[in-house]
Amino acid sequence: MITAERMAAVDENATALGVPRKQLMESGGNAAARTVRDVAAPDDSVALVCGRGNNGGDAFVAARFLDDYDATVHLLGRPETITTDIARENWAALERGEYDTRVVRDSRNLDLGDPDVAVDAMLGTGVTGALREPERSAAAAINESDATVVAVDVPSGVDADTGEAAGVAVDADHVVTFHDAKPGLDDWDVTVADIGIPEAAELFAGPGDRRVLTRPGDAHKGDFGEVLVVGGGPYTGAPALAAQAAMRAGADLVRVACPRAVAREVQGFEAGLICRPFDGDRLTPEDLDHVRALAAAHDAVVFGPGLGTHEATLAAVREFLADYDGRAVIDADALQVVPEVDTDATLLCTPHQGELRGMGGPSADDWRDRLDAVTDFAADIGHTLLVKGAYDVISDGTASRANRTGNPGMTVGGTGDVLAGMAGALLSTQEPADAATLAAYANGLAGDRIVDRQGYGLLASDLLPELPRALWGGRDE
Ligand SMILES: NC(=O)C1=CN([C@@H]2O[C@H](COP(=O)(O)OP(=O)(O)OC[C@H]3O[C@@H](n4cnc5c(N)ncnc54)[C@H](O)[C@@H]3O)[C@@H](O)[C@H]2O)[C@@H](O)CC1
Ligand SMILES: [K+]
Repeated sequence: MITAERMAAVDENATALGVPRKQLMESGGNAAARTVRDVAAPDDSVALVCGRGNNGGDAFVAARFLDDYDATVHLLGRPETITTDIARENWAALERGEYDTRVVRDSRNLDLGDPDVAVDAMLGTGVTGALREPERSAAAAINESDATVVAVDVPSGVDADTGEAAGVAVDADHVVTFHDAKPGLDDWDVTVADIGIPEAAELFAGPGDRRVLTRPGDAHKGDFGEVLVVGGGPYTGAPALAAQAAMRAGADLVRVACPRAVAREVQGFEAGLICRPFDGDRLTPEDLDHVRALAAAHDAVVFGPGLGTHEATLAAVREFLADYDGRAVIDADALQVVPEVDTDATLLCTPHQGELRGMGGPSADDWRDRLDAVTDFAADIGHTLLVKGAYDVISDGTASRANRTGNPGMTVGGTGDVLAGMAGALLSTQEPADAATLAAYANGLAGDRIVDRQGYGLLASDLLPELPRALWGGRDE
């Protein structure tokens, strides 16, 4: 089962893998034609009723695979208004090939004839709201005809995620939907057609996974959250890196709760960082009132960078989590307390494999074997896991993804703090698994770009200025 939003992400990931959408449209059109063949007799007439988006484009392709039928392609609207290049190219191929094409400029001119089979390729996953003209009249004409109706991807007018129609919708006899079942199409006679999307487009994080984010140009204050980093003690750089990464990842506000002595150093890294220090030189249960009050005022907490493993510190983490019910990224030394704590918090844990074993989690040498094992362990502990490795494995306990950006140069200290901070910023507005996937992807991509440019020898702080482009993509992508 796949939602329209996720389908768009997978499609973009497929393009990044070298399987562009035009190729998928060719497969989709071919699959639609095969469904028509299943229901049509040899001399049947076929009316392909096409919208101006890619759903229509699928039927332009299908027409080429239905040469031996009496097939007519009706385009609803002027060819110049076709919305995508690939649909326009496929329309142009029909015209050059002298197929039987009709342009319907006005719904009053719509004449489907009396087809044996009608192909509904007006709207697919791109539908918004009730059908407008001429699609509305065309849907009514299709529904009133005696034709057997084959809908391409989604019956026009129906929302593929909810099954709801805002008004008139095509009443299809068969639906040929692409790649995977759609949640809203349960009540229809659906064939799922494999259109050659590589498994890797679903499994591996890719540029399509950025679609959950609002692009900075459209963003408003408050679209991103406020993040609290709790860290520092024996280590001072870690909370500073995590906090700066959260800022680069677009958090509206980042504050650092750390020992007073650490605060001075944190601000030395970046004057814009706001510290809310506590007394002493490490986190202890005595600081919890301070930390709890702060945490309650933030959308996500990043717990762990540089905290150390002192018994009192781990006791504080344990006590904090026991009555925290917000969102938190748990990294580094704080990870080991997670399995023993009963908490209502939504946690995103970011262990490397050694830390995963320390949590009582599985060990598997091959990342493929890790996919299911990590899912089972995430389900066990009831939290989302981002297990770092050459291939990162991400799971919320229901399914797993992998990320293969990143390189051996990133084993240098601090890159995990950058990842945790970015994950915290994303967790403040996104689902935990989406936040984890995107953080892993962007962190690795940032590192890959640095190494491509300058070779190995990167510092964790080098990643910071690369994060925005890795997260949102650049104009050149
Ligand atoms: N995502 C993928 O990987 C693939 C998608 N394909 C096809 O692409 C389709 C999605 O294409 P698009 O995103 O171009 O969207 P659609 O073709 O579903 O619809 C987009 C067009 O419909 C118009 N529109 C939206 N709501 C309307 C309404 N209520 N009344 C009248 N017009 C309306 C829009 O202005 C736009 O012109 C899928 O359903 C599928 O058929 C295939 O080509 C194969 C691969
Ligand atoms: K359709």
